[in-house]
Amino acid sequence: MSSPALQSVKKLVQNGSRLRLPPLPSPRDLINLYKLRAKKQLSQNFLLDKRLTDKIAKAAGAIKDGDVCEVGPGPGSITRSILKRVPGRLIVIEKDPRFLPFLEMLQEASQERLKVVLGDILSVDMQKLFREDLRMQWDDRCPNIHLIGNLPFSVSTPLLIQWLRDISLRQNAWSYGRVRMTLTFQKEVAERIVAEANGRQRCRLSVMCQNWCDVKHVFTISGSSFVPPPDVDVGVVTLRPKIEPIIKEDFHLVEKVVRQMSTFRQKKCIRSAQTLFPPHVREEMAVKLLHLAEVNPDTRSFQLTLEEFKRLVSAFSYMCQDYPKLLKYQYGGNSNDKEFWENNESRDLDIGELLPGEKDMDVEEVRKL
Ligand SMILES: C[S@@+](CC[C@H](N)C(=O)[O-])C[C@H]1O[C@@H](n2cnc3c(N)ncnc32)[C@H](O)[C@@H]1O
Repeated sequence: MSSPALQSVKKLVQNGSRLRLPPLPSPRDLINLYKLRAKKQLSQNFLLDKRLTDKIAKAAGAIKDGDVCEVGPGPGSITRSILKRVPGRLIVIEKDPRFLPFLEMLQEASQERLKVVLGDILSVDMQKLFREDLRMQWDDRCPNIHLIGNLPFSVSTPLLIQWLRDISLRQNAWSYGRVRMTLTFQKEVAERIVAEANGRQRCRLSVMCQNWCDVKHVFTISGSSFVPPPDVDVGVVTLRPKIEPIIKEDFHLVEKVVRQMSTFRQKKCIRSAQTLFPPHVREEMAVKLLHLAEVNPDTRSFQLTLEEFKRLVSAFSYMCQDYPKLLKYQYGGNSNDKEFWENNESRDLDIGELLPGEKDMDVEEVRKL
């Protein structure tokens, strides 16, 4: 394929930012020419303003000669801004095949720098995606590998939770070390990610993200800058994995405690704590949990600090050693039923032991955990 646009992109890729990009298609051209009626279910809100796409690429920091993976490139506007910063390789992962002609043109021009993967980011394996020589030890500096994306809103939060789990296990992209992310979210979600204890937007997502990553809401983009414009503004967030998470327990245990402790955000946290336990023992067990964790039961759930969550997870983990079935208990699920606990063959939760009047567990023992 040879066209003036292609030649121009070739020059750009060879010479980096000194060269001018061929103009992006206008929003209307894009929609008409390629019959891209933005698919709502794929959350296709395009960002075609070069100043803003450059700003997103810049927020990722120094990417020159590194490997970059862009999620959901669409017609390739952020892709171009990334290429201008001359990464060693850029891999784009796009689910919608209608964008392939745009991306293949950039690929051809990029002299093997750009690789296009048609696939769903939720199932793409990044374990072997990047160059071996970029690998770093976890406690060394961050590798020159970056994940960037104007993520589809519909997948952004589940994807982030999936990636936090990968970070906790140092797998997928994080088998290469502490790979950094620069991602967009609905502004409100971005605010939740960075919200401190006591903050208006503090929630489960804040605690999960901040346990494993240093997070920053870098800037906000008005919804009107997108085509078609979403109803909300968009926040650009950077996440850098921590060398050591604050709460070191298994991801699922942390997720369970954080989720349940955030059930009633504005209410006293004892109410939320009760949801970790089956109904017939929940009041006593919740008191015990907060006592072991040395958390004031009057604290509201949104006021809990990461340190308090750390103690709560330790205390819950300690209680689960005696009653492993607590790990499987799901608030509102089938195991909510008292019969589940009484009639299950492997009865490892002795209800009698949990009734009022039981002696408190030894706080000192929990401290030793
Ligand atoms: C919000 S648009 C952003 C497009 C482009 N990056 C931009 O900023 O103009 C989201 C893009 O992600 C793609 N996408 C949606 N779900 C995806 C998934 N699960 N995996 C990969 N790409 C996906 C959509 O097709 C769309 O191109």
